[in-house]
Amino acid sequence: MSDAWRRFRAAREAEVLEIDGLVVRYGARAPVLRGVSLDVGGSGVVALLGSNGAGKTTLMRAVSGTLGLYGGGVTEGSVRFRGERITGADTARTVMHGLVQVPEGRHIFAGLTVEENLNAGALTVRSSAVRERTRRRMYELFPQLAERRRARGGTLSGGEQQMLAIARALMAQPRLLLLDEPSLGLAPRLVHLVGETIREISREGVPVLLVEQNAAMALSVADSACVLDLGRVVLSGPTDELAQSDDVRRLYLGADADAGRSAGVSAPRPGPESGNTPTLSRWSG
Ligand SMILES: Nc1ncnc2c1ncn2[C@@H]1O[C@H](COP(=O)(O)OP(=O)(O)OP(=O)(O)O)[C@@H](O)[C@H]1O
Repeated sequence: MSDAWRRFRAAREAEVLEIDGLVVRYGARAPVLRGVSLDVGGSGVVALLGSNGAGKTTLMRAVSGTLGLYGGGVTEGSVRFRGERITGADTARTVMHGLVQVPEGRHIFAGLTVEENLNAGALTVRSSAVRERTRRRMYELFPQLAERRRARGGTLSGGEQQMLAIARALMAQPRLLLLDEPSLGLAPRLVHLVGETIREISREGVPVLLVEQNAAMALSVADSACVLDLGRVVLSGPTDELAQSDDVRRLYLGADADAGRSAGVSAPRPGPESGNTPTLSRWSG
């Protein structure tokens, strides 16, 4: 095996999610995704940016196996997760493989307590010791949830519900976490808190694919980013480079940059090559 081939193989194996030439349609309409290719590595945060209707949520649905629920389907291209083709697989299968989504709008179980919500997230985890350890870790990471562990989900504030949705997803021991618009509808202080939490999750070894309208927040927490426009990838690269791009500044950071500053969101941080390599997951055994 040549060195170049070995390097190529090592790079491929490092990708946890590989999306290649994806075309998605809803019914007989024109495609909403038109040949999207995107890779997510085994660590760090990848942000998916784009204006309303660009196709971000559709891409998340295609990855998490929920597209069919919305009348959509993949007509070309492929999605591979940890080397296995999962194009068109249903959600149960993708979750079993460790691909867990927090959809837009939180969707916690309003009638269940915080603790019951967390337990529901761990249904695929066989070991009770791992479940218990992960739950303890969630209460450390989200102290407000610990305080309210016996409260019903529906009585939590919007920010607490978002934290609960993220914590519940982490209970499943994800190998990749998909976050769709986690800052939507939250006050600037909470947007900042969600951003910090995403960084912490990634530091603990869980790679994250983050869809965000709030580009300032997304660029402040992500290592790399990809911009979708009308169903195509128009820009991609390390966040510190993208944040300098005139197009990104003009199109996505104009209003958001101010929102980000008022939320206390810091400037984009350098990529993982500058140090700070995430450690192995502390959620799992
Ligand atoms: N279930 C559906 N049936 C038909 N068309 C849909 C459906 N869901 C989304 N679309 C269309 O697909 C396009 C992409 O929508 P999508 O929600 O993926 O974009 P988005 O980038 O996530 O936008 P937003 O930030 O507004 O949620 C839009 O034109 C939208 O109207």
